Amino acid sequence: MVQAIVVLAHWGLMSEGHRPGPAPTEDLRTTEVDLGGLVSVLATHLYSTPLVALRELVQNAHDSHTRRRLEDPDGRHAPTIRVRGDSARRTVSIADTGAGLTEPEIHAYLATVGTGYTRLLREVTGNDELIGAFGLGFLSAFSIADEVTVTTTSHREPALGHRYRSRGGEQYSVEPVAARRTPGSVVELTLKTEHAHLAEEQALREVLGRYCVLLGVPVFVGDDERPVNDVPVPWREEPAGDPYAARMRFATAFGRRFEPLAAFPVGPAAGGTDAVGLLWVQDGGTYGSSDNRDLAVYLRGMLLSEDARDLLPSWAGFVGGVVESHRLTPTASREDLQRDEHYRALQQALADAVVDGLYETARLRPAAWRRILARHGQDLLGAALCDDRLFTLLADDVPVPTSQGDLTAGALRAAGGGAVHIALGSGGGFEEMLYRAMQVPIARGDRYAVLPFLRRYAQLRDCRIVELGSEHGNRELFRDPERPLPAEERAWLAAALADEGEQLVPARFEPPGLPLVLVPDREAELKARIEDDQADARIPSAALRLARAFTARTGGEVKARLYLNLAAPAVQDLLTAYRSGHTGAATAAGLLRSLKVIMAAAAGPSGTSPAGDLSAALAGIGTAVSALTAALPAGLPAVPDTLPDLPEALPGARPDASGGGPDEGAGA
Ligand SMILES: Nc1ncnc2c1ncn2[C@@H]1O[C@H](COP(=O)(O)OP(=O)(O)OP(=O)(O)O)[C@@H](O)[C@H]1O
Repeated sequence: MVQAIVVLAHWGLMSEGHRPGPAPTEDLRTTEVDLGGLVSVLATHLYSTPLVALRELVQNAHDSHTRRRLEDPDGRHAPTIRVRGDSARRTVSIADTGAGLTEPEIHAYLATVGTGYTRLLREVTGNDELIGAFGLGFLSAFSIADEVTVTTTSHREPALGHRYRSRGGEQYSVEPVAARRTPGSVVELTLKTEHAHLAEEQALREVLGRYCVLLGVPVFVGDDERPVNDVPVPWREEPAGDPYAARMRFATAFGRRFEPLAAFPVGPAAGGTDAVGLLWVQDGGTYGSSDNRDLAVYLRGMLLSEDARDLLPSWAGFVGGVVESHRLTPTASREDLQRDEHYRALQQALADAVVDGLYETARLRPAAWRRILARHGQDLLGAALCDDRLFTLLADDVPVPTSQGDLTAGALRAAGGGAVHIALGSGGGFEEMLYRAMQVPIARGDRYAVLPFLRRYAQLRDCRIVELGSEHGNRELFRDPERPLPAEERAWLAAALADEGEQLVPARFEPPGLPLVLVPDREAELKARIEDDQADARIPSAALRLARAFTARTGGEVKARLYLNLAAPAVQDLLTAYRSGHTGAATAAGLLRSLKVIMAAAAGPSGTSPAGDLSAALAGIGTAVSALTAALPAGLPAVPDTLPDLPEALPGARPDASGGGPDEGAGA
């Protein structure tokens, strides 16, 4: 401390705030500190990974260069940091050509927990390249090393050398040694056995390549001639050539898990923050709402947080990036950030930067935009709901999963005759069968964000929406018949077509080729499941009570509705045959009933809804065909006039309806 004050006073920079205050008059006692315990906690529990120790030591080397430049602005000083590993000796050394330390400085700063020269220097000079602040970082060396030595020569005493040595950090010694050839320090760690791998230079290259990528001083590993931090930083310097290519190069070099699909800038000075950097959309299929946000934050050039994903909007699971800021405040471990107003301003700035970047990509880079839409369609649907500008950008572009593959909402609407159709069920089921028959694509409303996205789209574009599976949606689809059927005809149809638990509903719907559809009652399905004795074991009792209170309102007798399409020629012909007392009417109705059972079976399992007996239905087709073809005596010519009242659609009702003579069909 004395030395710092001397030096700072010498510059005339000493501020009032640093003069010692008046002596206290009360009987104050000094808090005892268990230094051993404190050192152990700080050294081994403050940081989440032992790699942080390397970062702290490189950062000290960096600060010593800044200090030297500040103290000796005219001196010729070539700043370098060289990190070497020696696996045989199990050592790592970090050498700098910075300011070095005098012996009093070793005692006052290096060996004093909680005090560093760096913070004083920053406070006095206002220099914001200095990184150190807490006077703690050096201690982290003891989390990976059994012994630490620092051999140093101060640039202010270039003829003297000193060696600090400590095992564990609690006690240390300082001895005079020969002065280094040039001022600066070498910190050497004898690694603990469990951290021996850090002596491998390749491991050092990888770790330091990330930690130091933005550091202003070149950092070399081993005898390398190329520093690990020589990737051009696109937001700091005017790149040679295409600036977009420079962004993509940086993103490719930095992104660990995924290739970048497009890269866009943060800042400068966006939304009240000083943060600058680069964001990119990562390749790699994300599924549903998976979160691959990956943001590294640098403070004064040094990696502070590898995974600051909370700074990115929660909907941006596909975004990676790097930002740097001087205003963010690190926690003492310098691995996380204080959640202050600068943090919140940066959050907002990053959300804006992602949206701006997506706009820029859509406008300027159509190929990249198509890849982004294809890769991240699901995530983008959800993202669009969280941000109005994003919704406007994506409303017509983002693909929606449908029964006919991915389609934009616009294409879905056009194919649906102006309406957007959405199935609320979880795929399969009558909805899919119906839409296949209608040849209309249906959006998969059970997938992430699809339903709210399409509802919002329908509002924005003022179009009709049909939510199939909801009562309202079903009513839109199955309209009332133009004229109600007489009760007696209805009863006959119900008896001929419906199985137990099915309610016959005469209706009109698309397509006319589809005579009937069996629609399970989802509430009745739920009731059956909940009232099942087994439910007691599966569902928590409070939830079960609530659910049962709800399903008590449902009678449960009607398990499915059988919508009969009065607009279908087949149904019209059946009714005509019935009205005229044609003997084939019952057989034709039996055929339709078999068709219903087969279609319901093909539409997939539908819980408890009755769909009749499939084998009986299949057998019923055979019986009906035999009955209809046997109705004509063999050898009679096919003369339609002889059967004036027969409906055309009854298969086999007319001898020529199947394209062959009755003798061929009956085989008799
Ligand atoms: N390589 C070095 N060259 C010169 N001085 C050093 C070096 N390493 C450490 N020091 C001195 O030791 C002091 C304490 O270092 P330490 O890493 O514990 O804390 P800091 O860097 O000041 O703050 P922080 O805890 O935020 O890293 C520094 O402030 C600096 O004065």
